[in-house]
Amino acid sequence: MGSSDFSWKLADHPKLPKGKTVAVVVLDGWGEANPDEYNCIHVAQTPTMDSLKQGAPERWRLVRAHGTAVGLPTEDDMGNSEVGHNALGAGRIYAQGAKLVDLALASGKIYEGEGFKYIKESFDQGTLHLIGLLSDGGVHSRLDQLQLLLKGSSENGAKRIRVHILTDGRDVLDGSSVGFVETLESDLATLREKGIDAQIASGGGRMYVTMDRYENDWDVVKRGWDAQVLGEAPYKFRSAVEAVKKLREEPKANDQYLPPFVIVDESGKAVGPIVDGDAVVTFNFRADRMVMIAKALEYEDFDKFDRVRFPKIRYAGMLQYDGELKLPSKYLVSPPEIERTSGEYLVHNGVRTFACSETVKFGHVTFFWNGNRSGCFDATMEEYVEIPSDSGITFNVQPKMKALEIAEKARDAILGRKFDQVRVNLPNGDMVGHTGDIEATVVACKAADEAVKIILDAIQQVGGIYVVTADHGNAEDMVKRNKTGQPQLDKAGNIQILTSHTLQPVPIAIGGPGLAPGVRFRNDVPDGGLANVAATVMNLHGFEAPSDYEPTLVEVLLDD
Ligand SMILES: O=C(O)[C@H](O)COP(=O)(O)O
Ligand SMILES: [Mn+2]
Ligand SMILES: [Mn+2]
Repeated sequence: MGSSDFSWKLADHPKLPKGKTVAVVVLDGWGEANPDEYNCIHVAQTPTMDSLKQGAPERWRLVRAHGTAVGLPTEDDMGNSEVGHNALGAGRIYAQGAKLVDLALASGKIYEGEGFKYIKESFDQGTLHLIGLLSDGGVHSRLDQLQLLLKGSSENGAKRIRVHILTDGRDVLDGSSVGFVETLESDLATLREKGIDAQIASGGGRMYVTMDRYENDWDVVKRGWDAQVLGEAPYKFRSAVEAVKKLREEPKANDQYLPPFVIVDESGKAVGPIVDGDAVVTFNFRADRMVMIAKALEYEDFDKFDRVRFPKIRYAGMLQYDGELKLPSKYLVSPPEIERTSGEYLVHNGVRTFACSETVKFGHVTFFWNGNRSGCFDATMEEYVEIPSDSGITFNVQPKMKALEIAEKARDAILGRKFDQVRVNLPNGDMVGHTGDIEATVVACKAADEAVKIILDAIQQVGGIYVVTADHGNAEDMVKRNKTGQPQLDKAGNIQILTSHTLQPVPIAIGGPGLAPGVRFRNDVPDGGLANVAATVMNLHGFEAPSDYEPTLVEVLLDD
């Protein structure tokens, strides 16, 4: 599209009216799967979601939420919140971070870019530190990318490398951390044989160390800082394999929440604190859980915790994590250029928007929805409300989370009639699903369903429209399965609890008294995915979607 003929103005939809309040509800981690005892959505009482399904097929269907439908490299990639909400909000499918990093590594272009050239200037005198999530989950990072980056960095002049690992157990099976650390250790040993001084320097579980998001709990980032930068942690080990094995022996220990540790030499000295003159790369491609550490590493002015030392380093992210803040300023791979999102269009066309979730998912319906951009487009037209999440707990302890509070805020926004779109994310199925606690996840699903009812009741009262969907699966399948779909037992004959997301499709339902009578789902978009939702929502606001958006899921059968 030439810039001269570009306009934010959307064409009127030929058949659908404007001015209806549209509630857009995203159930986080709510997929569709066969009903069995490990499907917590099936086990839970979910009368509201069940009733929506009974409107099928005119007003309920499934959409794809994983793999290439959301810009991930392969169909084996499960969906996730970042790519899911990006697709929902942007209405188009972008090659996402995982894919862009793959391409940059495969072509070698990563080493020719500004970001790598910048950190490379430290290689002669300083150490290269790589900080990130160690797993093959493919949601925030991937082990094979780290392996390539290690190899490529050493071939491009890095002589001393320290890796600061964050164990996963959330996008991959709990307990898998040991194997990933062993693999990394063997890669580092190969580098050492080639004369590179390469070691793991520190570690900790991703949910307890470093990878907080949306400023829910800065202590998480501080624990990481202390270990990675200051070389201080409550646990000291001579090797990371030993560290992870030992720390996992604690009762209730799991990969997600391992305490911070540092690796020390024979004299007890940390092997890899970050000091002046070093280079640092955060190797996660996904944004949300890297923004806080990026601020700590980059901002001169910083008051979130006492950094004690603020070393003069050359820092680059794998990607730029926040396009609005331009954070970090240096990065190895350019992020997807997600522009002209539906939120921005709708604001330009007079649609007043209210968005709400609790802290742990707040950025999903704002930052991710708007193409990894923080802040409103137009504060006079939009209100974003964040309900503080509980912090310092795992969500199986409080599985209802803030679903009720989110629903009440949405209800008030709908009934107040000041907004045309009221958009929420209900986190329960996902956040509790990630704990692997089946009983608690059932409670979580029920709570999310009750929240949907409150919002739908409000829509009923104002004669509005609802769109209820999800960003990817999680709570609908809590067990690792074999190819035939049966639970896959481990060597001891036990089921293996699945804490991660899934490859399942997710439901989308439309309805409400404001929905024009002839509106129904088309049946000529059988492979529809999350990216088709934006055009659908624009239609329900009375607009045609831009021509380059993925097609709408709805058609209007009757003329009025
Ligand atoms: O960051 C997380 O919590 C998980 O890795 C992915 O969950 P999300 O994509 O639903 O946020
Ligand atoms: Mn999600
Ligand atoms: Mn999740």
